[in-house]
Order: sequence, then structure tokens, then C-alpha cells
Amino acid sequence: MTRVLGIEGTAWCASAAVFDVTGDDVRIFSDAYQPDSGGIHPREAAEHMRSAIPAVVAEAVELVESKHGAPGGAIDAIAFSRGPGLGPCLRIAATAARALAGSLDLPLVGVNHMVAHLEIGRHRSGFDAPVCLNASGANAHVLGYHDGRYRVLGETMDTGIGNAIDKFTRHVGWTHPGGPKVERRAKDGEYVALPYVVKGMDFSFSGITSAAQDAIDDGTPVEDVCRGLQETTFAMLTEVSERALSLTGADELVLGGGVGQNGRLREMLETMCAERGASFYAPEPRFLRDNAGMIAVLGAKMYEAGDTITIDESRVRPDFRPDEVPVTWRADDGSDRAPTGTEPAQTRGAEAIVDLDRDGGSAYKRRLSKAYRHPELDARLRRRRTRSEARLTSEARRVGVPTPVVFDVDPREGLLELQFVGDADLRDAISETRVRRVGEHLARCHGAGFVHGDPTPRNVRVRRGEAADDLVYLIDFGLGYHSDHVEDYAMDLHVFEGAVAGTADDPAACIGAFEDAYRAVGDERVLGRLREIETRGRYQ
Ligand SMILES: C[C@@H](O)[C@H](NC(=O)OP(=O)(O)OC[C@H]1O[C@@H](n2cnc3c(N)ncnc32)[C@H](O)[C@@H]1O)C(=O)O
Ligand SMILES: Nc1ncnc2c1ncn2[C@@H]1O[C@H](COP(=O)(O)OP(=O)(O)OP(=O)(O)O)[C@@H](O)[C@H]1O
Ligand SMILES: [Fe+2]
Repeated sequence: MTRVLGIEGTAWCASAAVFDVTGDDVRIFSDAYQPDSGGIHPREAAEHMRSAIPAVVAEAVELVESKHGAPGGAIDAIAFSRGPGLGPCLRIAATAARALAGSLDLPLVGVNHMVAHLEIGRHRSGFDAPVCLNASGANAHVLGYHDGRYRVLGETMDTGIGNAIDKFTRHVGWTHPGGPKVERRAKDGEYVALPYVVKGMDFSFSGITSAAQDAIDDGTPVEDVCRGLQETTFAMLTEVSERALSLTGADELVLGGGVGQNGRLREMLETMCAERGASFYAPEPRFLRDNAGMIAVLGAKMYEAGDTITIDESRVRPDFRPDEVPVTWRADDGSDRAPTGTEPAQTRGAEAIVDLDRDGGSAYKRRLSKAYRHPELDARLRRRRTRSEARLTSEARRVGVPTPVVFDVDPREGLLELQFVGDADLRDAISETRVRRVGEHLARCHGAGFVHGDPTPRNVRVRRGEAADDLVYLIDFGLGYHSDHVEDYAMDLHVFEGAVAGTADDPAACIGAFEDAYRAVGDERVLGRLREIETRGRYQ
């Protein structure tokens, strides 16, 4: 019978909670910092933490005392958020956790705040191996579990989703937080188009925020811009979640983070999951926004797994990434998707249904209309992507990259008839030699001035044969485009490596081989830029 007291203080929310494993009972005490104007000021947030943390912790301790007697005997461990977050805030919460653990002589558990956002959904839903979308203020990423870690399958290349919305509302002159206000006003608005930026499973918000601000300055009604902002950014998050489900073969999705309180985002995710026969779960709002309940719940799982730390090891981690956490509390349940045996006659990706006529030598790809996104955005994306796919599939073949021949294309209907190629997806037949070919192929595309846009191991087909006949095809150029920017080329490599890291059994060797092959054919500067990209997407 475990009972854990959790403390949260990464930025704006000072919170303490008590979690009783028996009865699955979570009691949360929170005190939010509300800036008078502008966004979150780190110094003010820390001042708020200093006064609010002792008070919420005292409330949690009193609750335990009133129900169970002396807290030292009634609590098993003290869990706290180690990061990511604002350094000064994190240190105040950690100091309180250490002091309490010391005075009650209890073990300490250091929790990753982003993993807590995810685990609370897994815990409350009872799902086994979900993909998780974290949509919070400072972050936005999709995570999947593989080989003892939560892998970042895709993430924002600049700001978190909440920060992107809050930045827009500051421009309009609204007080923090902006998210709920945008949600309210969007209900009366007409959709306006804003830039839609998805690269593989990564995405970016900064261009959208600027375009939304420009639209306001140009006199577009604010409720219309709010609607466009929600329709665009949430469709992106829903799309990358669907890509992650498709890539990992998972059929469960959970939502985490403060922006998850938004009804439109939840509706889109629910619709997307229903369309592909997956299950969706969003915890109730008190577990979505920052709260110590999720820290206490994950803290209890970690404590029961023996995953505690000493005071000396308990320093805070402002840049703590979810994939740095060894997952000690999950049995390795073989929930990773097993490779499929024979290939079916019809397969479903994230965007399309593909009818495979092996004997006739054709693959019929139908880009589906997605009920979750606004019809105008939907039509635009399907048309544009079908057209790009036809054009770039052929262009790639002209520069020596094996791709299917395009037999027919109908952008309006989102239809393509392609040559049937390969006998397996790279995902199910990954090897260093084949990954090397992918590196060379991408270098050739980049040399010819275009990117693939979504080079995951599901978008590479393999024809297995003797070493010399082994052929590696690139397919699905729908997110590709012409560009002469090193940044865009490097993003292709980043997308491929992220997907390999999240799904392959020996990712390091594959990634090494991939980069060597790319270097041999392509431009060294692209690899330099890749290193730089890898340090982005961090909490700031
Ligand atoms: C590291 C940690 O400090 C950080 N916390 C954080 O971002 O707080 P969170 O509670 O998860 O999310 C707050 C964000 O959630 C947005 N938000 C709240 N209600 C919303 C709504 N109804 N629609 C859209 N956004 C909403 C707010 O505008 C704000 O940007 C994080 O989890 O990234
Ligand atoms: N020309 C082809 N030859 C053989 N198989 C194909 C071909 N095109 C598609 N497939 C199969 O269909 C699957 C889905 O195709 P594709 O990736 O084009 O669809 P999608 O919906 O865009 O997928 P995602 O967006 O998830 O990558 C591929 O992973 C592959 O197994
Ligand atoms: Fe959070």
C-alpha cells in the first residue's frame, strides 16, 4: 500500500499532491502564478514559487496527518519535478522536496515532468502501450515507447504549442494565459488559412504565429484568426500523432499537457483515432495542466520499482528530456509491434489507403479526406501532396534513386497509381547496408535540389535478394519540396534518424552507417547543420 507526496514547480504552477495507490486516490493542492501583464517572467515565477510551495506542501502534509497520523509513517516517498523547467523555480521546489524527505526520513524520487504528463494518461486509461501527444505550454512532442525508453518521435522545432498561442494573444493585448481565450473566440470565427508546417513527425509554429499576428495587423477579425490558428496548429498535432501511430503500429493514443484542455484539439484527436480504429484517452483537466498529481502518480510507480535518488543525486535538470529517462517502472511487456509476416493486399498509412496488386505490379494510393481537419485545409493538403508525390517520385528516379514508376495521378481526388515495388518496408527489414542506401539516396535528392520531407523506415521499400540485387526504394514523397537550404536537407536526416531511433533495435549502428553513406555522396555541411538541429527543441 504505497502513498507518495508529489511536488511540482517547473514554472507557473506551485502544487503538491498525495497519491494513495490503494483506491487510486489523488488529492491535488495548487497555487497558480498569474502575470499582471505579458507572459511568464522567470523572476516573478520564482518569487511566486518561494511563497506558494511551502503553503501547498503544508496542505498536503495536513491532509495525510488528518487521515493517517504522523506523516513520517504514513508516506512512503517524496517525489518532485526535476525538469524540464525554469531553473530558479525548479530549485525552489527541489529544495522543499529535499527538506521534507530529510525531516521525515523518506526516500526521494526525481520525476521527469514531461514523462509525468504522458504517464498520467497511461495510468488513468489503463492503456498498455500508447503513443502520447504532449501539448503543453513550453513543449510539444509525440512520444512512443521502445526498448526501455520513451522516444521522441516528433517535436516542435521552435516553441511549444501553448507558448505559440500565448505569444499571439500578447500581440492582441490579452492577458496570460491566452489558450482559453483563443478557444472561446474561435467558436465565433471563420477559418482563415495560415502556413501549415509538418516535416515527417516534426513541426514548427513560429511562422504561423507571425502570420497570425500579421493577419491581425491587416485587419482580419480576431475571432477568424483564432479559428485559423486552432485549425492549423491542432491539425498539425493531430497529423503527427497519426503518423506516429502509423509508424509504430500502436492503436492507442493518450494526450497530456495544458493545451490538452482545449476541446477542439481533443475533438480532432478523437475523430482521427475513431477513423483509424484506435483508442483515444485524454485525462480530465486537473491532470492535463501542470499539477503535482501526475508527479505523485509517476513517483509511486518509480518508488515501487526502486527508482529513488539520494540528496546528492537530486540536482535539478532544466533541459531534462523525456528520452533521457530509463523507464524502470514498466515491465518490458513485448508490447513493441512485432514485424508483420506476409503483407496484406491493402495497407493503411497515416494519410492514405494503399491497395496492393502485387501480381498486376501496381499500388493504388488514395489520400483520404480527414474529417478532423477543416474541409478547405483538407482539400489543399491532399491536392498539394498528391501533386508533389507524383512529381518528386519521378524526379528522384531521374537522378538515380530507385522509386516506383508513376502510372497515373489525379490530384483532385488524391489518387495515384504507382508501380508496386519491394517486398517489405524497411521498418520490418532494417539493416545497416539498407540504411546506407537510404543515406546515398537522400544525398542524391538533395544534390538535385529537393527534399523527401518524410523519410521514415515506412517510406522506404526493400527488395530482398543477394547482396548485389538488394534494392532500396524511396516512396511517399508527398511532403517533399524543392529547396536549396542546408537546413531543409538536414531536417530530412533528422526525421530519418528520429524514426530509426524510435523503432529500430540497434539504432546507433544504423545511424552511423546512414551518416557515413550520406557524407560519401552528399555535402558535409548538412551533417554539421544536423548536429545543430539536435540541440534545438529544448525547454527555453
Ligand atoms: C515544463 C513545464 O513548466 C511546462 N508547463 C506548461 O507549459 O504548463 P501547462 O499547464 O502544461 O500548459 C500551459 C499552457 O496551456 C495553455 N492552455 C490552457 N488552457 C488552454 C485551452 N483551453 N486551449 C489552449 N491552450 C490552453 C495555456 O495558454 C498555456 O500556454 C510544460 O509542461 O511544458
Ligand atoms: N509503390 C508501392 N509499392 C509497394 N508498396 C507500397 C507502395 N506504395 C505504398 N506501399 C505500401 O503502403 C504503405 C503506405 O504507403 P504510403 O507511405 O505511401 O502511405 P501514407 O499514408 O502516405 O503513409 P505515411 O504517411 O504513414 O508514411 C507503405 O508503407 C508500403 O508498405
Ligand atoms: Fe507541463
